[in-house]
Amino acid sequence: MSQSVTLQVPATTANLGPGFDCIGAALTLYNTCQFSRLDAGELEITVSGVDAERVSTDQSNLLYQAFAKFYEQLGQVPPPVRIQIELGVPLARGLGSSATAIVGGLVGANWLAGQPLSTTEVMEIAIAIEGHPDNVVPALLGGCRLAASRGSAWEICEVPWHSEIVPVVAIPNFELSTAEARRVLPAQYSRADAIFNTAHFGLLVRALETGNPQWLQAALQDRIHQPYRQTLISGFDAVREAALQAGAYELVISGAGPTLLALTSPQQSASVCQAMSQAWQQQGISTQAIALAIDADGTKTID
Ligand SMILES: Nc1ncnc2c1ncn2[C@@H]1O[C@H](COP(=O)(O)OP(=O)(O)O)[C@@H](O)[C@H]1O
Ligand SMILES: N[C@@H](CCOP(=O)(O)O)C(=O)O
Repeated sequence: MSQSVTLQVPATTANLGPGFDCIGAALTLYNTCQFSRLDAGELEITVSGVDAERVSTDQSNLLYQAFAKFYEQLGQVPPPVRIQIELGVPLARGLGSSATAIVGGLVGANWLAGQPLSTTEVMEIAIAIEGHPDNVVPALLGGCRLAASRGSAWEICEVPWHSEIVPVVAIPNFELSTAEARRVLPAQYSRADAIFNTAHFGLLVRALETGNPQWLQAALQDRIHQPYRQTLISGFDAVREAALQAGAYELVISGAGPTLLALTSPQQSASVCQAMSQAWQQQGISTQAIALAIDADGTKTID
């Protein structure tokens, strides 16, 4: 059993256009959380970094709720603990902040408890808490991951991501909660839309693996979530147009938004960053645009 552990948990970009609720990639942008057993008391939480003032420091904290859920699954009471959270992933922007909290809480609890659960068991609890696998799975395992249910279990496969494809994220200064962005989605879809997404998702997996620019341009289209969410993201059309003009293959909504994700080449990534940021600034929306890479490690311990 460990007395203390520090974890690094990556941000994620889920959906990648046509892969709603089933594919996501871990990004090189991180939260860290340190767990230390206390001799007495119950819970101490400190939060620093980006958006820190917006995160609760009592039992309602999502990371602590996942921590407590872990012990509930074991039929145990959670130990007194100090949790120090350092946030690099902004909240409610479509970069998987909730996934970092859920995965961080569960993995931290597993360490303090002496690792009674396997990574697969931790993953299954994380998916159950989040309600969909596409951000918690890459946050836990790293890489670009596809999750498909098999009965009550999950098949997880790593989707190779070609080294010449650069993910550029433009993060605006407004929030959009995942719950709100899910409320606008219809309950049913037409056969034509289902076929459209099936074809484009299949193409996307091959496009990511090969880096084929023409396939990437075509594959990143979606009819399941983006048409309904675009209206919630002021400036979507202008930022997409600017990214394409600057050489992006295509632009999609990162997770539930409002962050926009452009996929581009290493040569174009700086100009795509600048173009996306400028387009939003021109609409009066201050934006941080960053060219990132795919995190290969997922959640890991650090010193
Ligand atoms: N490190 C954290 N600790 C506790 N709660 C967090 C943390 N990160 C995110 N959250 C919670 O998750 C919410 C955002 O989740 P969500 O709307 O799904 O957006 P996102 O796209 O960032 O995952 C925050 O408002 C906060 O309640
Ligand atoms: N498939 C989900 C993904 C949500 O990801 P997040 O990063 O916004 O939490 C959705 O699109 O609702």
